[in-house]
Amino acid sequence: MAYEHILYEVSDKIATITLNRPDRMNAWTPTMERDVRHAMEASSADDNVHVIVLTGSGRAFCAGADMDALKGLDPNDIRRASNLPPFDMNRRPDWQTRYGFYPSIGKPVIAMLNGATAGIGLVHALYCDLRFAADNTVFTTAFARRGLIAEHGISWMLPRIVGHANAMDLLLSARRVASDEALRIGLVNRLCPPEKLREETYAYARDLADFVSPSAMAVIKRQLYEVPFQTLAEATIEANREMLVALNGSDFREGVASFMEKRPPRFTGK
Ligand SMILES: C/C=C/C(=O)SCCNC(=O)CCNC(=O)[C@H](O)C(C)(C)COP(=O)(O)OP(=O)(O)OC[C@H]1O[C@@H](n2cnc3c(N)ncnc32)[C@H](O)[C@@H]1OP(=O)(O)O
Repeated sequence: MAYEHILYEVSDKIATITLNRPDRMNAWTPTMERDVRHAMEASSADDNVHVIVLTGSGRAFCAGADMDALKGLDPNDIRRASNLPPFDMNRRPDWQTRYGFYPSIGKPVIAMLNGATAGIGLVHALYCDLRFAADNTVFTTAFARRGLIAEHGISWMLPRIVGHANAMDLLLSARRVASDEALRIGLVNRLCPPEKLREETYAYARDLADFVSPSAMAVIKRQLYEVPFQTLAEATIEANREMLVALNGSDFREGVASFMEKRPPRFTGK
């Protein structure tokens, strides 16, 4: 598919999706929504891709919804978009939503936050599994200052990442949060000087792509997103079930063999 508002490339087992409206701080548009969804689906289905990186071009990650698009927004568009067909029929209905498909991608998705991250841009960053940010990045939920509410699942994701009190603060005030605070409250995993962001993010992504079992990553990711719906007993029973599958898998045999033989693993994701 020809993308209009993103760039998409796959190299060395890493897919990179770049929001690409740098002259508009990558402000979010319906076309960008279509492109990101399609590229996420493509990288999810591509066996050559082990890790996905989502980033922005220019000085921002994403300044939230484009104000021009917001000005002309027809509430019926939202109603229609909310009835999108499910992304993955095998996942819980909780995830069959407009943006909530991220957790059902069986690969780590890393947000490489190269600058301002606001509104729907922050929502997408939160749906990623890890967030690496340039230390000059500013964050804002923005919604309340535009007269909007906690959109697109951010009321579910944000407290799980930064805790209830911090989520309440960030959503009610919609204030700008500097990167040092973002790191302190766990909004981001890692801060880097802007000129080191790419190098550090891709070093981490390459480590996952080359040395970690894809099947283990898929199951661990699923476990972590399912836990909020489970009791401890259910989580443990589920872990036992997954453990039996893993012990019978070739990635487990390869993981042990490569360690014993002091060589890099050759995982097949089975
Ligand atoms: C369905 C709804 C979903 C949503 O996402 S609602 C939330 C929508 N987004 C926002 O409310 C965020 C608004 N923007 C900001 O708060 C700030 O900006 C930032 C924190 C993102 C960045 O701050 P800084 O680096 O200081 O840049 P700057 O001087 O505020 O903006 C630079 C230029 O970018 C334009 N711009 C910023 N955000 C948007 C946007 N979302 N849509 C369209 N244009 C935007 C500005 O107006 C300005 O332009 P000019 O240089 O001509 O004055």
